[in-house]
Amino acid sequence: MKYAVYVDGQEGTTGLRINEYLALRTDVEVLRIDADKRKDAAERARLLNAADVAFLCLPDAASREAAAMVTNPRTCLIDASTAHRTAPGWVFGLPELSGGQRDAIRSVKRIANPGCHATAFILAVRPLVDAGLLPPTAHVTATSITGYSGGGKSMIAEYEAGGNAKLASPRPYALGLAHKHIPEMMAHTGLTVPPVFMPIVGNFYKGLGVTVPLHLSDLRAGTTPGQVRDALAAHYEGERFVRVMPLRDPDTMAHGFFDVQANNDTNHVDLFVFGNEQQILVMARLDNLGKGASGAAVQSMNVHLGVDETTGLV
Ligand SMILES: NC(=O)C1=CN([C@@H]2O[C@H](COP(=O)(O)OP(=O)(O)OC[C@H]3O[C@@H](n4cnc5c(N)ncnc54)[C@H](OP(=O)(O)O)[C@@H]3O)[C@@H](O)[C@H]2O)C=CC1
Ligand SMILES: CC(=O)N[C@@H](CCC(=O)OP(=O)(O)O)C(=O)O
Repeated sequence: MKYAVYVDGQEGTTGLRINEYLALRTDVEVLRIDADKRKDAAERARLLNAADVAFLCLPDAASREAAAMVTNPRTCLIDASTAHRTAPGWVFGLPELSGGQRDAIRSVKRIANPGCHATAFILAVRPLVDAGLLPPTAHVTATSITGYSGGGKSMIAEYEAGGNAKLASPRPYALGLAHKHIPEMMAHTGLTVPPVFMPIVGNFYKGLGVTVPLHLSDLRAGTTPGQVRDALAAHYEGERFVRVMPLRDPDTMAHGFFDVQANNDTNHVDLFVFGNEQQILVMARLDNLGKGASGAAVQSMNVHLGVDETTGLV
């Protein structure tokens, strides 16, 4: 028996990448919508309700509409948009979040796929809160450097059209200090104060690195960089897709520069701690279309269906 899978938004950046993953599999049958019916509500509703798993790779408003179309209790929705990441009844699709997360993903039919920046931030910060090293009331800041595919089809077209010198250099954005990932960053780390978050988009297709700088004086008294690194390692022990690098990773230090593209075309996240006696940088890198979106969505599908979590993923 094959699982019927439908990708609503199959021509978008996230949807296309999910379809690439699904094309490698023999255990799923992909239900495809005719090109001229991609936005036909009745046809979308038919396919959504025929699917065992439906990925929503749509703008937020269209995702909400799609969720409302589903009446089949067997259809599991995995929503890549921001629409449901802190919504009641939806489970956050980050299996590595905490001990009970896989069971929650398995037992629910509504899964919200995390945002790309948020995935890196949450994986870096949550274990420090859980271990009691970082108080939930801490005033945290974070920056993220991301490739332009994170902005979807329109941003990709803007960068790839060429001829705009302003796109050559990195561009900080979300300067209104209200990036759409902040609610999920708080909800899934336990931080009670909104982090100051500034993403920066660069002139490269994909790859993302979040940096959380911390003064050791903001952590539990006496905390060392090594203890922070060990808390991450303990939290992710046995995880297939999260790797905690050695303290002050010698390879990165030898180069002197951090490579945000090193996990491209994988579903992996690397976590790093750099530091001295006063300060640390906690860093996370991933492929924004891998563990930051499409890979994560496929991983959640695997967990939900009870198949090997790594099926179809590298
Ligand atoms: N790109 C990334 O790295 C990430 C994206 N996401 C999220 O995933 C979702 C999809 O993003 P992304 O793939 O980048 O976006 P894109 O803009 O690349 O693709 C969105 C797709 O949805 C289609 N669409 C829009 N409205 C409807 C509708 N009413 N019915 C059916 N299809 C519709 C669009 O059609 P058309 O082709 O005609 O425009 C387009 O193909 C967004 O919510 C985004 O925030 C999440 C994590 C990372
Ligand atoms: C470069 C760029 O614009 N990136 C997007 C994030 C993409 C992502 O994770 O997305 P969603 O929350 O939309 O699912 C942004 O910062 O808004």
